[in-house]
Amino acid sequence: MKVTVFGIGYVGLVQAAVLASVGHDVMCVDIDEQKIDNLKKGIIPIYEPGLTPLVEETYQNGLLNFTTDAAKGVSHGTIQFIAVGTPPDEDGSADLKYVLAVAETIATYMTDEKIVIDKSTVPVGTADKVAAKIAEVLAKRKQSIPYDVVSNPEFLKEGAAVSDCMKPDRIVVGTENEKSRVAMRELYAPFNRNHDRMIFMDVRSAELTKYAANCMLATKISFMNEMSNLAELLGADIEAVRHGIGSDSRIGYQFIYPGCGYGGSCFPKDVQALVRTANEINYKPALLEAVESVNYAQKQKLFTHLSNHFKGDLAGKTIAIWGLSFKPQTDDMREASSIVLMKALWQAGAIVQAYDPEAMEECQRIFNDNDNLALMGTKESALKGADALVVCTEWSQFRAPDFDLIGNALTTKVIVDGRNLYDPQLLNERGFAYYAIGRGDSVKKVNA
Ligand SMILES: NC(=O)c1ccc[n+]([C@@H]2O[C@H](COP(=O)([O-])OP(=O)(O)OC[C@H]3O[C@@H](n4cnc5c(N)ncnc54)[C@H](O)[C@@H]3O)[C@@H](O)[C@H]2O)c1
Ligand SMILES: O=c1ccn([C@@H]2O[C@H](COP(=O)(O)OP(=O)(O)O[C@H]3O[C@H](CO)[C@@H](O)[C@H](O)[C@H]3O)[C@@H](O)[C@H]2O)c(=O)[nH]1
Repeated sequence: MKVTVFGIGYVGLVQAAVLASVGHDVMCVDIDEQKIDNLKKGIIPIYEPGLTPLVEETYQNGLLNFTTDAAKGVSHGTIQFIAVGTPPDEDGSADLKYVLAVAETIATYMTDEKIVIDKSTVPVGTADKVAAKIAEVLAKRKQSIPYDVVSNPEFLKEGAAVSDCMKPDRIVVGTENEKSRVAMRELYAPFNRNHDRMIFMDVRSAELTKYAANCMLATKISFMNEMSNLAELLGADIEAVRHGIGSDSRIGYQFIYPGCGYGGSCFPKDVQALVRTANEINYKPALLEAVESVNYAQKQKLFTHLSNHFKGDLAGKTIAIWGLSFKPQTDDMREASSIVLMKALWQAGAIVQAYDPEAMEECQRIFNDNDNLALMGTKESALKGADALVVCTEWSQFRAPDFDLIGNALTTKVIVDGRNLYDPQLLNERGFAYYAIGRGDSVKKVNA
């Protein structure tokens, strides 16, 4: 099928390459000329496992193409995906200006029937707004061309985006139009062979399904973070508790890892956006507000551990940080806990020596002129002369480090672990002050 994708970010590029890989003829449109030029040269703008060979292969065989020419993009596909960003507005609600700009573009150039698919995460009612925008522009053009707006939210995780798209748990489609339904079945047929993953529903329910999924996952995380705070105060170990509750199949092991707060481009903004949606209809979403505030507090924890250890005096101290991205297997630092920590450390007069396997360039881009940040080439060099090590992201290369080397490189043997990677007993035996998340036992021993 002929498909156009507007917005070549994490979602658009992965979706486009995956659709091209099964034989669809895909045109990618972005307003970022540099990005499009680079993609044509084979330079992939993001780190995502498996994406580079997929883009190379599909671009070379002609099924994946890139352009900044919106008119060309609109004329290409019967199916027009909108996969642009929906960042938080000043009040936290989803800003729809990019989505509506694409709707306007499609309506401006369309000359034949289109199925417009909203893949961006958008509040309930957005499909109606997109349809209204297209109608408005077509009316100005004095054209009557049929179109339908479908909601088809994306559930991929960064770091596993290609495999999530290739083997989705489900493909949610919101439409009440039979023609669109048939087209969506045909589009996704290659991903739907061994069992039916397609879940059809009305448009508004599909739009809400996306927020409900992210808010449910964020709730699980904040719940565990709240339990971890209780565990710390009660002298219990949240890791034992995690195993204890995860073994109940009604609860399950996924998304119950306590840590230094959830980040990324989705959970923080989507929880916030649903809170705003609720406020607009005079509903107080007490649970979602609590999910947000627990997460805000959790992101301060790493700094609090450091500050308590150094008795509030962090001025002139050097802190090594392992992991800058909001999760492993990505270079994305949007809403990363590392940013909250670094800003607090700088405010307290400390210096940061940081290392991340993939997010160094991104960190450089965000904090390019900060004299109190040294980006180091290896995890070992980040330790040299530092007063403490903080682990912010659980990259696998941080899971089993050489603790003798760490102990020798640091001026004081202090580890703050935002991901509970290490054995508190072992680190205490080796003379480290070890602070983790919700591990009352290790905190008690250190303080004894
Ligand atoms: N990142 C994720 O893991 C993820 C997963 C599921 C859903 N989502 C949702 O998908 C949407 C896109 O997220 P993302 O992370 O891919 O965003 P992104 O910021 O990585 O990419 C958005 C792209 O859209 C382009 N763009 C903006 N206006 C445009 C226009 N008028 N025409 C063409 N291109 C335009 C930008 O230049 C940019 O390249 C958001 O609504 C997000 O919430 C994201
Ligand atoms: O048990 C857990 C699991 C995750 N996290 C944190 O939660 C954040 C988000 O992680 P994850 O969900 O793996 O990454 P995202 O790429 O943000 O993916 C989420 O957001 C996407 C955008 O909407 C959705 O498509 C995905 O389904 C949804 O998982 C990260 O900071 C993780 O460290 C935890 O703290 N504990």
